[in-house]
Amino acid sequence: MENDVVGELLCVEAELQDVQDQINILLDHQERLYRKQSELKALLEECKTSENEANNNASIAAEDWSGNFEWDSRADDIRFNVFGISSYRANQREIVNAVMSGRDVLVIMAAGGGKSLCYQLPAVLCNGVALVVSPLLSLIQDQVMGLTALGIPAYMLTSTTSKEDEKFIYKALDKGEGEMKILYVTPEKISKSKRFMSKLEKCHNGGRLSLVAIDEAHCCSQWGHDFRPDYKNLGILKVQFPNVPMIALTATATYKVQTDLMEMLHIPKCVKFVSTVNRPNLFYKVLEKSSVAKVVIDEIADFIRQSYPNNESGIVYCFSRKECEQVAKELQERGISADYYHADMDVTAREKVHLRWSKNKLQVIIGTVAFGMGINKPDVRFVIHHSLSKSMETYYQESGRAGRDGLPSECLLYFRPGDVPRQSTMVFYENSGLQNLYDIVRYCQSKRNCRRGAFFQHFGEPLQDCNGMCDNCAYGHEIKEVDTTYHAKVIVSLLRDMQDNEQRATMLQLVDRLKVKMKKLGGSNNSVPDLKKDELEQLIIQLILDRVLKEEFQHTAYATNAYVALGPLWKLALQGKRPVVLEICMGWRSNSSIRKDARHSQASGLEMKLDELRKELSSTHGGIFPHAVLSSQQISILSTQKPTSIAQVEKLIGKVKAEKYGSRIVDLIQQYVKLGQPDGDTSNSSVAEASEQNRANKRPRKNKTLVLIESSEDDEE
Ligand SMILES: Nc1ncnc2c1ncn2[C@@H]1O[C@H](COP(=O)(O)OP(=O)(O)OP(=O)(O)O)[C@@H](O)[C@H]1O
Ligand SMILES: [Mg+2]
Repeated sequence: MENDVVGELLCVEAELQDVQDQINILLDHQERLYRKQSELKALLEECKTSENEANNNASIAAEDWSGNFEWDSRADDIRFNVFGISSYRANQREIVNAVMSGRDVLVIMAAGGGKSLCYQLPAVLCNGVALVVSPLLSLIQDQVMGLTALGIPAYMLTSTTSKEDEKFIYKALDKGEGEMKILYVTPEKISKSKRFMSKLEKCHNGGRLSLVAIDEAHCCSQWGHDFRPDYKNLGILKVQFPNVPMIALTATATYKVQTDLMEMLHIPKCVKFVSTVNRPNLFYKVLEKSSVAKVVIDEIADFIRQSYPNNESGIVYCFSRKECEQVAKELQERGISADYYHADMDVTAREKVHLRWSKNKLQVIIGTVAFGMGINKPDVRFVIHHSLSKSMETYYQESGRAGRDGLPSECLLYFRPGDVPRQSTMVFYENSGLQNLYDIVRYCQSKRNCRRGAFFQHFGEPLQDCNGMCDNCAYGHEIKEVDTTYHAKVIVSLLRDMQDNEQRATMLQLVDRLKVKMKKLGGSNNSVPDLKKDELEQLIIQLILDRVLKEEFQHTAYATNAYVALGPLWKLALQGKRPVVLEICMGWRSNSSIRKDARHSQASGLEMKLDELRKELSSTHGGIFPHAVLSSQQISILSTQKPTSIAQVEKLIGKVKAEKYGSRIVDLIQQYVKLGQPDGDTSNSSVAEASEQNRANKRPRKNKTLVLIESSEDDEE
């Protein structure tokens, strides 16, 4: 009797799980339809607006944000001479113009796209004070330090502000005394400090509040990944100051978040600028992860040593805190300057690691997902995922911390099927958690499709050319297709037998049993290819993605275990009605004629000298970050142009930086040129070439450059 009840209970539970799976699929579908519905509604709205505008020529002209405006020449002057930025990136100019025209603006721009300039430039151009709301103290500190170094009067009102500064800030708000162009606050100031709000009110009443910027605006939305309750109260700003232009900025692309935050910030008529999610300078690559932990670490250490020998910054993301510490220790043992960062450390220790890394005193941070939003470092050259992320969206964000300065950078992901259950036990209870995980697993398993294409598809954007900037497009894999229909059938029948006997198996256990069973069945049968352990794991994952199998979860007192069970389509596999083909990777394609590599040319001798100089200047100029003294791009321009006077430096990096650092830069370049030409050769480029040649000789491996190079067998990763 008891057995019957247990049996029936199991059946009901299995059925419930099936129903849950179907609900999840439907919820996903619903989400997609909602998104489409909102898009279509917005389109309709746009059609109506443009119809209205067609009857009103004046407003059409006003919406042309790339046209000419009265502030054009002043904007160009400040952009170049103060910010040291030689040309606008996509949408920046238009956004500045819309804000300057007094409109509310919503900016969706990928990480590193250059959102800060979109409110900082108008802030400097306008009279009065710009208020910027930003979620993290570290981000605020970075920005204020950077702006101060450029000579822009920027302040912050946070828990760390001294009494003296606070007094100055309140006076500036209250009476317009002292010079203050930009004021950064955390959202708590708006929602909790009545004193601050009343001073802001006075600033506004005196006509001195120029604009309000909400950075990382996705924090408003519960659908965003970093929801901050205090961001919900920011709607008050538009209510109190309806005529002050508001600019909300985020890198989060989902439509739901966009509409949500427009509503919450009360900016329904804002001008929206949506830039592509594409990060053309990032090279995406997935690597097979060995089941031997040390092998993976060796590979990572070799990669860093050989590809980034000049202390270029990187991040390694790990699954758990323990893993972070372990990986950091092992990389240190292999001579890499690395340290870990996770949520279990106290705040001071965490900040210390972050600061050492930001100042280029530490090369690699090994972090969990906790190492996230506060990262403002523009010159991160590589992001390595030691294990897969939980969704395409998280992977996009985490890998996107590479190359925010627009220079070539690499995103590597180490994948092995065995890591899937580790993630699935963490996400299965989240809405669409498993679906999201399986999307990134598909990305990892894919050996043919463009990695970039997967992002476009995920974010619902039309495809763009990858330009050879992912492993599949650049060199492709040598793939062997193996018919595994029979194996799939055996897996299903094995699981059915186990289920009948009330047994369960994790993926590892299933593989072990399968090996034994295949041996028994196969024996002398040559037509059934023998699969290795990791290939069987790969097949099981593929069957889970195809819904022939599914994962089931059980809590114990200590953990949640993932088991492999029969999925909704198991019968098809048992009947062998659908061929199951496994793609096995045999290595990179050796005959591909074109190969592109993400790495930019190794730094020349002069670039390295300029890098040392910016480090020195950063500490003598109030401890600002080296990248705030000179960006990597500026170093590269200076080292190719080799200016010989401050006036020439000014033409390359703008007035403010030239005045501050010009004489040191000129001295260094002159010294370098002199020392580099003992034989009296006056050609500057030959010095750099000679020095480059020297360095190349010392390098343990081939020199990788951002050019198309012919493929050869020994040029593999
Ligand atoms: N037009 C430009 N030309 C060259 N560099 C630029 C330009 N605009 C911005 N940058 C640089 O790009 C880097 C990233 O800019 P910024 O911090 O504004 O990015 P973001 O869009 O706010 O990214 P995130 O979403 O990660 O905060 C900075 O180092 C900035 O100086
Ligand atoms: Mg930003």
